[in-house]
Amino acid sequence: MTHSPAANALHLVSIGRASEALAILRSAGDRGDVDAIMQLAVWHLAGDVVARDLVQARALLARAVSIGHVDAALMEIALTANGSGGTPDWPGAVSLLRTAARADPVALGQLTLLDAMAIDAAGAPTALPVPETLSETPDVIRFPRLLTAAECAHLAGVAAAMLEPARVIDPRTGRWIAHPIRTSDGTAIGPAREDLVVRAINRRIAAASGTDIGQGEPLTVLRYRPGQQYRLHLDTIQDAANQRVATVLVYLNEGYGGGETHFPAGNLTITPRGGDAIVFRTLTTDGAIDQSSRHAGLPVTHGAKWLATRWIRADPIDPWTIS
Ligand SMILES: O=C(O)CCC(=O)C(=O)O
Ligand SMILES: [Fe+2]
Repeated sequence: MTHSPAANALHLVSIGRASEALAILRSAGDRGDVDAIMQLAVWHLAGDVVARDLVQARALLARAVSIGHVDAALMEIALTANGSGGTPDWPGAVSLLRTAARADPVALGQLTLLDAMAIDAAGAPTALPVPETLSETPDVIRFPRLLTAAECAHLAGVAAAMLEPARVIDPRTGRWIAHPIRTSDGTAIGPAREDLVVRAINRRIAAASGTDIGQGEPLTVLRYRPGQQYRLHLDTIQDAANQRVATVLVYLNEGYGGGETHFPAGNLTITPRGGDAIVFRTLTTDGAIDQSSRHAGLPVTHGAKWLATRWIRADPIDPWTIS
């Protein structure tokens, strides 16, 4: 065998020989092969090949970190902060980040952004911009410059490598087809990639919307290029047991044409400005779907529009079972 155990294992999985792959990784891991340990950790996180086991994943990651795996260290920091496979520990995560930042420029970049934030010892914001009401029906408010330009760039950077065209499964054929409503590229920043900057931003979004961070779906980043749009829609999910009650949109850049967010019922058209956030409620005060919250992201005419969206549920969700 000329390839590494991790590469061999991935190949075996791709041809349907998962149990052999697992055996190879386990024995390589026992010999201290750090890439094998990391791959096993990722499978335990994703519930890929093995059943999802966050506690086991954390133990594997800790082993990879002790051998000096930089990506394992970054992932461990994210999971420490958001409490995956343990209890959320913000101070512990920050101290791990400070250690990592001594040797790793990626960690140092995150620490620099974090140190510039107005947050308390638990990572919660100590101040928010004063919001302005844009509309009563629908209920839309705006926080001017909720994020700095550097924070916006960080979100776009985290998402950039993971962007995929919006698709849905065609109920008639079972095949993936272009999404009929949304034509942008996008990705969700899941819990394994929720670095401390993203975590602190998610907390700020929670504070701005008066919700708990645990109610938010993984932050989604969308990129619209010319002609791309998000056609008129409601953010609520038909018959959901744990309904989406609010949405926060953060415009990550400016300087493109078009791309306004439009609420026809309120005759409201919002011109995106980098760092601005809008918060709107998707249910009426009696808990029904608020039809006036129907909205669209109008087509971009030139340049690229970057947006972060956080859909917020009525109750806390498990970020590992929602994608
Ligand atoms: O692109 C926009 O302005 C709207 C995005 C949107 O509706 C959403 O993310 O749910
Ligand atoms: Fe929407």
